Amino acid sequence: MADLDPLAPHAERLSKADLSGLVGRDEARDQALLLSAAGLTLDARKQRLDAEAWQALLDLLRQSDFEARRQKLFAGEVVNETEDRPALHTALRNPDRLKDAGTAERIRQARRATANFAMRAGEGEFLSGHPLKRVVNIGIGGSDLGPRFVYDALKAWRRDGVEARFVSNLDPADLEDALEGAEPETTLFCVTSKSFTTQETLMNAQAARAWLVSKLGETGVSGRFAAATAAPHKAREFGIEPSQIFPFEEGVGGRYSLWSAAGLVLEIVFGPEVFEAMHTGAREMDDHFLDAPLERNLPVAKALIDVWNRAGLRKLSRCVAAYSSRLERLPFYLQQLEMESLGKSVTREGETLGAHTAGQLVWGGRGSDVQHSFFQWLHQAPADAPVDFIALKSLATSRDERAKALTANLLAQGAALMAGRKGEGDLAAHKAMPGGRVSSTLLMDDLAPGALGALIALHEHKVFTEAVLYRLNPFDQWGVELGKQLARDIATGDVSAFDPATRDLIARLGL
Ligand SMILES: O=P(O)(O)OC[C@H]1O[C@H](O)[C@H](O)[C@@H](O)[C@@H]1O
Repeated sequence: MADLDPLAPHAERLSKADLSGLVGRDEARDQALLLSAAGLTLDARKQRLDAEAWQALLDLLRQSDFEARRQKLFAGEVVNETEDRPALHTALRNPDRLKDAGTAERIRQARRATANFAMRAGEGEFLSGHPLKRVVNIGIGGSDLGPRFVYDALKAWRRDGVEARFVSNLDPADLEDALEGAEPETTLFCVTSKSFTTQETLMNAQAARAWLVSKLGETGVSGRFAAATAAPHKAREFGIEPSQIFPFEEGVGGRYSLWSAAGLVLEIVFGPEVFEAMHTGAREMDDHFLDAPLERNLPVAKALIDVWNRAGLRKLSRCVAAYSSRLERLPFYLQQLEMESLGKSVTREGETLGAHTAGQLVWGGRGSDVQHSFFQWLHQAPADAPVDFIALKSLATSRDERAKALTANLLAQGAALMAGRKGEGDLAAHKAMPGGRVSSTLLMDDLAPGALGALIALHEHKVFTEAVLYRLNPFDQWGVELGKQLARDIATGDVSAFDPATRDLIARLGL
């Protein structure tokens, strides 16, 4: 796309440059690529960037409508044009910036209501005298990935004796697994669905209800179901008691919803204080994103780097390697956040985007495990991908030798990707490593609610900033609709319009 053309000469120059030679040569360049905010530090010195290219990226952002759109985002004005909606996730962390006082007040009330319910539910109040032992969240997409990621990450912060399980898939084994060892008396189901029309969620919620009825009878259902939704009337139609239905705003996007009632499972399992501490960390990142100068702004820097690698250096994908057992689900969470937001082909005005001017394919896993699987590809395959390493300072400074060794592995990988090993002298060709492969390292102080909140907000704002540069709408997801319609057609036997290969499979599978 024409707007990003100024990157081309820099990409041409730097794609041939020696990456190792870019590091440690220009103090100002190195300092510009090392930024901190809200307990997070981004070290992007191993990126294929020099001071001129960095300046070109900043100039592009300054010349865009970034500042005006960021203002609109925080004020709750329409930024999701195709759905004529605001995007209210930052307002869930701080409603005071909203222009519309009514929405701000509804958000405050909703927060009070979930906190109150979570506190009482955690004490077993709705289970006819039984203690709460398990909360089963039934939801999919944004109603699953965010809460599930946070639950795993903050496991150490659970209330005593309470655990969460997550059901998203229509394979009956998913609910079966979530109910393994569950006592019906001490189990609470949270049905999380913004639309309350999602097939997977409604079918699983019916199956969960049937399980409860089979164990405790109809009366046992009362109190053991709660809902988080932007369509409360549909939750009522489903049979959930109005006092246990927690609404959130239509303007909260599914993949941005964990801060709303959609995070109910977290608020119950961890307690409202932990949920609030996550909000506080995210709010710190929000304030930084709003107030820090662009050249010292962490989400902005991360966005510029990812745009540079995609649009400048044409790296289709990005690998996220989190060196923390409990951050294993980070890549899954980011896949939805980034790929549903930035996987678009047209601008907000409907113009076709260039082939290299939309979001990256995000993939990854947990370090050091991934070193023993796909890192071979990263080191020696002819194509490559930038890597985001995530490191916990608390592991590096731990007294546990294993934790130190884990972090040493992370640093070794970044260094090896950059330096490589030349196939000269006695070194056999298959042992040579090309090097010149870029990575960033994101340092988190520790795996605590505040730092995790900041990590999520960082990525939300990074995606927003990229979307501004690509001029696309990051808040809609029209691409997921056609498949849903076609699945309904198959279910209702309306298959005449399908291609012959699909019709044959439908027949073979007896659908
Ligand atoms: O929360 P729900 O309305 O049930 O939606 C669940 C998910 O399904 C949709 O198809 C979207 O692709 C996701 O963005 C959304 O999070």
